[in-house]
Amino acid sequence: MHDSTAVEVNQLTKQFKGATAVHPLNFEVHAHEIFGFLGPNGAGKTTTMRMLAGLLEPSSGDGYIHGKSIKNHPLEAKQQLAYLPDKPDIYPKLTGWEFLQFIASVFKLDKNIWIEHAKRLLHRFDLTESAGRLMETYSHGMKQKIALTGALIHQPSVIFLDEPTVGLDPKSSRDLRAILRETAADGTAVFFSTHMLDVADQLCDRVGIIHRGRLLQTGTPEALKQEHASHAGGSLEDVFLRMTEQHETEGPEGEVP
Ligand SMILES: Nc1ncnc2c1ncn2[C@@H]1O[C@H](COP(=O)(O)OP(=O)(O)OP(=O)(O)O)[C@@H](O)[C@H]1O
Repeated sequence: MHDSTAVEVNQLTKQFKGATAVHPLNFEVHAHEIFGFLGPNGAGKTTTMRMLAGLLEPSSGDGYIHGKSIKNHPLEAKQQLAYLPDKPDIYPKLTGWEFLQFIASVFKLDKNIWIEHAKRLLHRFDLTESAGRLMETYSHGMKQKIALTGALIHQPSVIFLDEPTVGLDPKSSRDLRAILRETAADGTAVFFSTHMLDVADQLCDRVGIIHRGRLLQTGTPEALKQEHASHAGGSLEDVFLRMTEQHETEGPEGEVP
């Protein structure tokens, strides 16, 4: 028996002006699980996550957040999730702390709980001293970290993160990975996309490899490595390259004019 299903993806598709960016997708992510969405540029990772976060309307199919349809019950679905885009939009004229206060008021958080939680996260991310500064003065990595802090203080049951480690220095990246581990241990389903296969290998309970909008395979990093051991080398990167290159030779989706 596995943990409860946090995200269910059912025949989810997306077309942009007749071109299919995401072909019918089906998979699940469970509570307590870190799921890595791996794929080359343009594979459909962001499009899929934006649909599941309720930010982009699917062309067909549906996604469920703890059983709530993103199409039919978008408010209930969104209340349970957080989405961290690759370039988070933050408010330049707010300080980091004002931003967190704003999130706390939107989600009506109990100040006896969120303030302590926020302070702990700020400390973990070395943001305590800069929390009083306007966010327009923050570096890219600091913006990523304050946006993640904002996402975590309302304790979502599902968190989607688009390329969360890009732009982080090694310490921040390590802290982020530790925090994602703890977040999953507390019961949250963590769903993130990455190109960084070593990060995925270390961190993910399961990965899904997506290429040209099709999910090629899902499984634990260990199982994928074992399954492909006779063809690929020993790393997840070898498996990823082999799978996406193999699919590449099956021909392009459209003709180059
Ligand atoms: N608004 C849009 N209009 C038209 N095509 C789009 C739009 N958004 C995405 N696409 C196309 O959909 C496909 C998937 O894009 P997506 O951004 O989901 O890929 P990705 O896997 O997140 O890539 P990357 O790793 O480069 O961020 C690409 O071919 C992209 O050009």
